Amino acid sequence: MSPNPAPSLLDRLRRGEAARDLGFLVVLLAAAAWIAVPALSGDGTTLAGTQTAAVVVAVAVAAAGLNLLSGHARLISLGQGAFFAIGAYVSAYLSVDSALHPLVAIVVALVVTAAFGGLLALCTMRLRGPAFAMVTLVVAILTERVLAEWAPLGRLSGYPNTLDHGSGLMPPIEIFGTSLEPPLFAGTEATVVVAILVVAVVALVGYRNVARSPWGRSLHAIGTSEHLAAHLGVNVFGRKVAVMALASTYGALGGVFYAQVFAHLQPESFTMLLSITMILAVILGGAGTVAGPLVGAVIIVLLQRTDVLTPLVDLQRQVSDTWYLSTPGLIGVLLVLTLAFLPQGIVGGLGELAHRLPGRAAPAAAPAAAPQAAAASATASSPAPDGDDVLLAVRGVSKSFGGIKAVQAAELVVRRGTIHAVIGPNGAGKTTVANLVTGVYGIDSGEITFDGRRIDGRRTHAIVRAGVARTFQTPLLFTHASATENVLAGFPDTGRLPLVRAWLKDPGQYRRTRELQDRAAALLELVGLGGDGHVEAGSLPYGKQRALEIARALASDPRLLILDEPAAGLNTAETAELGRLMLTLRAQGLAMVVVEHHMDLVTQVSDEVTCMESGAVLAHGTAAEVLAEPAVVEAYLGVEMEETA
Ligand SMILES: Nc1ncnc2c1ncn2[C@@H]1O[C@H](COP(=O)(O)OP(=O)(O)OP(=O)(O)O)[C@@H](O)[C@H]1O
Repeated sequence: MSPNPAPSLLDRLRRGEAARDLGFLVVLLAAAAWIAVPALSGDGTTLAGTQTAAVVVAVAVAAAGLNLLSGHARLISLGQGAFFAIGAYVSAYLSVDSALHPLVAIVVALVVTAAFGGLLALCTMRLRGPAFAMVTLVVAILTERVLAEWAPLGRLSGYPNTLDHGSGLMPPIEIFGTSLEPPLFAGTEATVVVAILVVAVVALVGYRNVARSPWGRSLHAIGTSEHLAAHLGVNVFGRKVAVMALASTYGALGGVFYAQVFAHLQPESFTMLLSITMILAVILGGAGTVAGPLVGAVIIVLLQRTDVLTPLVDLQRQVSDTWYLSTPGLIGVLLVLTLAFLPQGIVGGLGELAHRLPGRAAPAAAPAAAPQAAAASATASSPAPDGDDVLLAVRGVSKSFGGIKAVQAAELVVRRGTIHAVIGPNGAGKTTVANLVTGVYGIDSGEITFDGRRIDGRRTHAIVRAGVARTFQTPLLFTHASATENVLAGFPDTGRLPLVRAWLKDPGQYRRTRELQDRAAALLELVGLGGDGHVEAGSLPYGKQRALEIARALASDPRLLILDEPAAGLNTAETAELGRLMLTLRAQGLAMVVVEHHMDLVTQVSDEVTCMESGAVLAHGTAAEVLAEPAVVEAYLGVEMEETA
């Protein structure tokens, strides 16, 4: 397929992506201007407001990073405040007494925090569930203690420090002969706020770029199912480490802003409440949405730093004046209420509402390329080396789970451009063979080669990238995303787009998005979902969900497609449609392994059939040969007949 020509600006605006990007930038710039004007006035009465606005910006940036980690990838961190503190303290400590130029100190602080976050992830990412959250909680508590107890940090407290000859405030950043002054003194233009706003706008645009890119899609995939993410070609472990480092960097950047605004640091500002504030910002705004953490940060910081909650505190004091909840307590109540009544947060809830509004126009479908063209591209394979027609070879493979011999000396050879059915009674080991081929489990003995190369021992994402795609016995979809989004997740970009390119969103990304949308539309058309691109995957009928999984698998340009019971749950018409689709794909050169119980489908489509029983191969040949084997009738069809009798 020849690359699409670069879309014109008008074209991009029409497609909406550039317009939305521009809209986000304009909103950020307007908010930045709204904060910058009073900051530069030098008017003493606006100082408190400027400081609050700057804290909103600092918390919003840190919460944005946390959202990528905890909202998108669902790796719950209770320690973002610690990374905020590390960024603030390292940049301040290195620049105080002019040890380093403040800009260099800031860069070092960001790198150190990213490295710390990445290292922590390296050590903990094999932990699952609450274990990772507990580790981040411990980091937050330890950081809080170190800041409070370590005497040398006292020099950053803003007071002359006799213990460590500290001299109060951090020096302002000098750049191009200009001193970037903090919003601390009446009559001084708070120029550092402008610098913070510029960097924050860039950071938030980058955050949004990542969240909406295939890289962001990979985080959603990890948050949905690591098993699925790996089968989309995502190096799950590497990506978890990378997103942790990225989230830590955003946390540190928020801390750097905070240090520059107040020019001194006191441990009381960096307690566990800070981490909780950031989690609240994400949850209240809407975890996993792009704007959620920004909206949440505005609300939480305003609640904390202004007296809007004072009437509530007073009201509660009328009940008892010997105790009262105070602002943190009321914010905790707010969190509980949010979780109970608005679990998707403000932005998530509004999005849901907009989705349900009657008459909501379906997004304009991308012009579909000819389905055949897309399928041809999806199944394009490199020429067979040395005329060898064997694509996949499973030779003498065994696998046990404890005492269960799931697969015993199994043999399976799949030739290019053919359909190989694997049949057998329940528990015969069919799905385990599929899992061994895609590297979900390691084999105990034997070997598996794909296109002449050993793939046993390789990790799932590497096997997928080599050209193997699959569907699952129970469809694994992003149920809350549209059908188109589901197919988009199947393209190799999800696993391969470098973070830097996602962050920068160079013009090539616009071109690529357009190309992928066209190809996704064509693949949906191919599997019979042409009109369903905008429909939420979870609300599609079961048969269409299965078809959607096939479209997503085809998006990776596989040379071998493994279908695990694709006809399960389908009605007769849908099964017939599936058979036609498989024959179309085979005609275009795609090889398939189909694990199936549905004998009509097996007979209709398969070139070769392997029957398994108790983990071993019972028979192999054409469908007619295998189904005529007495042992097969006895082991498999006999059981079926008894069951259906
Ligand atoms: N992760 C696992 N841990 C322990 N046992 C397993 C695991 N995966 C599969 N098994 C066991 O291996 C055997 C083969 O299971 P497998 O799912 O491969 O069978 P199957 O032929 O696909 O069956 P079905 O048609 O019901 O899907 C079963 O006894 C199963 O319980």
